[in-house]
Amino acid sequence: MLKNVTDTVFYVGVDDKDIDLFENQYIVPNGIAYNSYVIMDEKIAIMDMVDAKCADQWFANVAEVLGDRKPDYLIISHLEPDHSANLGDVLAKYPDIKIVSNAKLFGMLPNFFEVPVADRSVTVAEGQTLSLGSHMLQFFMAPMVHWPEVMVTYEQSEKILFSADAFGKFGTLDTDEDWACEARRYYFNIVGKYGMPAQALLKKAAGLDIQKICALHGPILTENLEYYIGKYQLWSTYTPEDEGIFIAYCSLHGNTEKAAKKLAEILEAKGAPKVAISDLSRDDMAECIEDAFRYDRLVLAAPTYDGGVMPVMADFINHLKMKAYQKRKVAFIENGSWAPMAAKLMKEQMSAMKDIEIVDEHVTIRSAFKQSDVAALEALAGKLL
Ligand SMILES: Cc1cc2nc3c(=O)[nH]c(=O)nc-3n(C[C@H](O)[C@H](O)[C@H](O)COP(=O)(O)O)c2cc1C
Repeated sequence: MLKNVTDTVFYVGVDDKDIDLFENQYIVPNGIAYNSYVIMDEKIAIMDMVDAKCADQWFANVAEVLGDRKPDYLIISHLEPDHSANLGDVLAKYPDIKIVSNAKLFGMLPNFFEVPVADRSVTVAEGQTLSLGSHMLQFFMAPMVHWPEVMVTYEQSEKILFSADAFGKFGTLDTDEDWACEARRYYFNIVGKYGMPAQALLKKAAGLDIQKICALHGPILTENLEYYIGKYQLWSTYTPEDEGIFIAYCSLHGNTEKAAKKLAEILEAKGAPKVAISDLSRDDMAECIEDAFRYDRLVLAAPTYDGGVMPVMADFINHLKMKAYQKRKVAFIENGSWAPMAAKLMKEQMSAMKDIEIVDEHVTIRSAFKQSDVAALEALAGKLL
């Protein structure tokens, strides 16, 4: 899909519709776009590349934009293979092209590629500029958003921020879907751990007059940029986006599930602002992570399993820990047939996270879910509201 970002900046990325799992772990029902751009000027700059499987289409897109000209610079903002896998082929095809990036990236590069690049490298540092003619590129480091070598590029004349993976989203460019939903799932699962580095990048961006954001995944953002930046402000500070309760449950034989669903019913009847509920065994784990961060309250409901917590819940909690889950209120429902332990263990794990308010009184279901359990759920709902 070739299109203009402006009269002189061209999109040469590729939509990947065949992919089932991004990073071999995230389901992407609407695929993913690997974005890349060409800036045409007295000097020509290619902004990043695409995944190896889309190389042929990308080379064709680049060739179509270049016509009979040759590119001068390849700007690499991030070494991850979905953007940089074709480096060796680019260097072979364009023998005069120079790679432009930062020292950290050049330090990591030999671990990915055995091609010699020393005499073809231009190392740039924070704030440094590179003139293409009428376009002026300015480079800003964005370490740990979400790799250490990441940098973004601001094109001064057309006020475009090439934002690397920041502001990215799952889904191909021709997918008609809500930005926030798939951008939030992308952010919390991929960048989520690195809120402070994302904040540092937002501070740098605040000093720039940005009219377009060109990320490495997802649509080119051209309007209402304060909406997208506002979402990143919330997400990167771990501030809950919406008032509501997310109930994440798992269940071996269906009783914990019944309790979780009954709690949802009670909360709704009591006027909870929003109740979302997911089965950790069946629903998309990445979406469960997203919902845990989206709402300000979380309920974990799980059976005791071999003296521990049912593994899919242990996995979910581990994901939350890895992504620096914080600043939420958390309540618990456990089940057990002879020695219920799940609530104690879940509480221990969640209490170790930052600024977590634990609802001390948990609900214990002993085997079957019974009418006599409803009162305890009512009381738990009262604590959550
Ligand atoms: C493999 C396995 C291990 C279990 N380990 C424990 C345990 O250590 N302690 C306990 O009290 N119950 C244990 N249970 C029983 C379940 O926690 C109990 O049956 C519970 O009611 C299941 O809830 P559910 O209907 O939501 O699946 C275990 C069950 C299974 C299948």
